[in-house]
Amino acid sequence: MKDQKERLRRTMMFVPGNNPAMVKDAGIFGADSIMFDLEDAVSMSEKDAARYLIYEALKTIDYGNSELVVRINGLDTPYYKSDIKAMVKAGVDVIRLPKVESAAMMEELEKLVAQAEEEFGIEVGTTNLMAAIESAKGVINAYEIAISSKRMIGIALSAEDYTTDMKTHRYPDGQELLYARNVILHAARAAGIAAFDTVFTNMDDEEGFYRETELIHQLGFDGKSLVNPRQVEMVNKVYEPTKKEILNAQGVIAAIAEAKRKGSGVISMNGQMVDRPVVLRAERVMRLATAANLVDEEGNYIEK
Ligand SMILES: CC(=O)SCCNC(=O)CCNC(=O)[C@H](O)C(C)(C)COP(=O)(O)OP(=O)(O)OC[C@H]1O[C@@H](n2cnc3c(N)ncnc32)[C@H](O)[C@@H]1OP(=O)(O)O
Ligand SMILES: O=C([O-])CC(=O)C(=O)O
Ligand SMILES: [Mg+2]
Repeated sequence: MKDQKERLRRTMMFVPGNNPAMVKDAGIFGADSIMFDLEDAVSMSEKDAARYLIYEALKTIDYGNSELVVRINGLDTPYYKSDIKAMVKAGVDVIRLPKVESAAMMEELEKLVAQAEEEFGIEVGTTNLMAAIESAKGVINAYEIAISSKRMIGIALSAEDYTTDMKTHRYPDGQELLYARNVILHAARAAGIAAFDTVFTNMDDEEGFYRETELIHQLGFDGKSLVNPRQVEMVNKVYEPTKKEILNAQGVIAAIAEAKRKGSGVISMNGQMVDRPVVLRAERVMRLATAANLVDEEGNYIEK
């Protein structure tokens, strides 16, 4: 399996699978992951055409460094088996299954993915998986879903369907999502995989988008599902470390290297204890700083 553990996934942008212009240009917005949608953005009458379009796009278009994800149709539809076969054959990085409520659903997906890999001569285990959790039952079973397969790279909250299931809707302060967000985040962290927050669909409410992104960044999410390219830059801005955080992270990494040379796992820096969790946080800050072009190849801070 591709090593996906340390990959940054701040932005996972939905691209409707039936829109050739959007599919063609999806790579130019710098999303960490591009998520082609075969599910709810595509009407029943266009399911086959969308699957074919995305198959061709995956085979022929260069999307640079973006991870390529496809949201297939759910297990309660007549489309998912054909979706799985076509996407595995095309060599997609990740299949995202919507409306997941149990580990058994992911196990069914994994079985079909493995069969398709065998059929098309692809090494078994190559295709990664993720689950979207969109109901109360899915939230209750989040941990069993998160550990359902070695192929799992993450779980995502899908709040449009989830709030419908909960007989509520989205509010500006997000109180209705606090429980689900925390459960999904804990399940992902306990399983050692990524946690993704849900889409924000009001394109005219930039302030609301920033408020929500700051909240999920503070909680500890890896990133967010997005519906529009303009949202990529806004999320990246929220996840960008400050100069102070970068300089501190550099100090931590240098201090621990020095400690290791002296045979110790812990050292003090400016009166602050530096040990493993501090080092892991510093390394993540440096990965985010690199992605934001705030450090050069030697790791030196670049003033913007
Ligand atoms: C609850 C759910 O299941 S959500 C997931 C399913 N939904 C989706 O996939 C929807 C994806 N998003 C979209 O279709 C669109 O962004 C909309 C309908 C929300 C808004 O559309 P617009 O008002 O046209 O967006 P906007 O004016 O910002 O578009 C600017 C440019 O970006 C392109 N663009 C917009 N959204 C996307 C996208 N998601 N992916 C790729 N390109 C896009 C537009 O085609 C346009 O390109 P152009 O300048 O070459 O014409
Ligand atoms: O995954 C998402 O955020 C979009 C979605 O399907 C939902 O909110 O129901
Ligand atoms: Mg949904």
